Amino acid sequence: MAGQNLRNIFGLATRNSSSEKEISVDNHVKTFGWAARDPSGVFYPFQFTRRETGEKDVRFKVLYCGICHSDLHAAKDEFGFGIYPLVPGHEIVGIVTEVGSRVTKFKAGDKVGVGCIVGSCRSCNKCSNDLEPYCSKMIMTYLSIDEDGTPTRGGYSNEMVVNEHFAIRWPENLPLDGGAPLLCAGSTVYSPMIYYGLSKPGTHLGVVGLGGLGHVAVKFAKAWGLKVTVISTSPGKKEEAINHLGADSFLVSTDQEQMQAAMGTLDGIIDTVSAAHPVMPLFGLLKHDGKLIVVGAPNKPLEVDIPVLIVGRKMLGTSAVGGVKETQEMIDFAAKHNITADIEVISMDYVNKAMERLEKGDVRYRFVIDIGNTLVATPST
Ligand SMILES: NC(=O)c1ccc[n+]([C@@H]2O[C@H](COP(=O)([O-])OP(=O)(O)OC[C@H]3O[C@@H](n4cnc5c(N)ncnc54)[C@H](O)[C@@H]3O)[C@@H](O)[C@H]2O)c1
Ligand SMILES: [Zn+2]
Ligand SMILES: [Zn+2]
Repeated sequence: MAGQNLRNIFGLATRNSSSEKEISVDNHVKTFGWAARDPSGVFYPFQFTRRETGEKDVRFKVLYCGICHSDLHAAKDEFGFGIYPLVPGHEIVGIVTEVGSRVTKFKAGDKVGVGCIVGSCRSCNKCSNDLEPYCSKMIMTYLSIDEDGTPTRGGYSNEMVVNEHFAIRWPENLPLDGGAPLLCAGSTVYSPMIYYGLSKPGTHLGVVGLGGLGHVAVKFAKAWGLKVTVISTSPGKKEEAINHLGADSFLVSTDQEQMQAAMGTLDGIIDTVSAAHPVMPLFGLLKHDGKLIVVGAPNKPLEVDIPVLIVGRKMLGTSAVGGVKETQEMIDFAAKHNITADIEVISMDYVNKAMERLEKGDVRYRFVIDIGNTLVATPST
């Protein structure tokens, strides 16, 4: 049901969900990558085309691409979009190879990043306020239909072409591989912490789910000087959360005694869990007026007992990734504070194994595909 709703919101309801036909456009440039062909989510080499470099476009060679859990949800069609063949990837960094005649932000040779969105109307109220992800005409890096009528394809591919507005300038001192995951994971936790006032000194923040998003949430929170409690189902992550990531305390969410003792202690929680899970115990951890911000995207509804929230005037909030301006600010902030994701760099042909491991939570904390060195041109299979 969640999938069908999303499909309608993004205006994809009428699209043929299983079309394997490629829209062939003569002047398009041959590209290669890896695609999932159906909801089994298995990836294969795949050839397709991208548009020529338009006058406001930046073309770049992809060097690294992070694997977000949304890539896995999408490959298995858990969002219900049904666009195949699907080339995911929205944590993309590379080197500019060509710019259009009216491009001002980039030149060939520059480092560049692209996150979750590659287009929006640029004129509505949301776009005018740098909130492109909330524009009703927003075009996602994959799972959308581009302005030229072709499906968008993400960073599991050798090159990208994108309007310069949606490209992020890459700070010289920020590593490309460890920095790539910030383009989605980083932005998705940074944006709500700012918007919901959870980045202010003195805040006691809970972070639920110590995966790709969760571990960078801890890093940003510590850079802002917050007190951070990690809440996880895996007791084995305690040592790393505290000694490596710098969290102040750790709660095992299935341990009733620990949860009881921590009732009413948190100002806010960023919940990054990828599957449906009980949220009422999390509301119990909040102080009066506390905020539970859910950024994970489970494909099943969560159960919320509203009267319990009312008596504590507690808030349930959500958030998408930040807009382009805020994503640039986040990347610059990360570079200044030496914040990168903890990554396991993999080769392109490891993607199926990586997805299996991601599904089981077996990654500390983000897979990043070394596209530049390991993606070789192979015929589609
Ligand atoms: N709001 C947005 O715009 C946005 C952007 C990016 C990702 N997301 C979503 O955020 C979620 C997390 O993404 P990620 O890349 O960090 O994933 P991840 O797999 O790296 O981390 C998810 C964490 O949730 C934990 N988890 C999974 N199932 C659980 C359960 N039933 N109970 C408790 N914990 C559980 C895992 O152990 C892991 O630590 C995904 O659903 C993803 O689609 C949303
Ligand atoms: Zn993502
Ligand atoms: Zn708009």
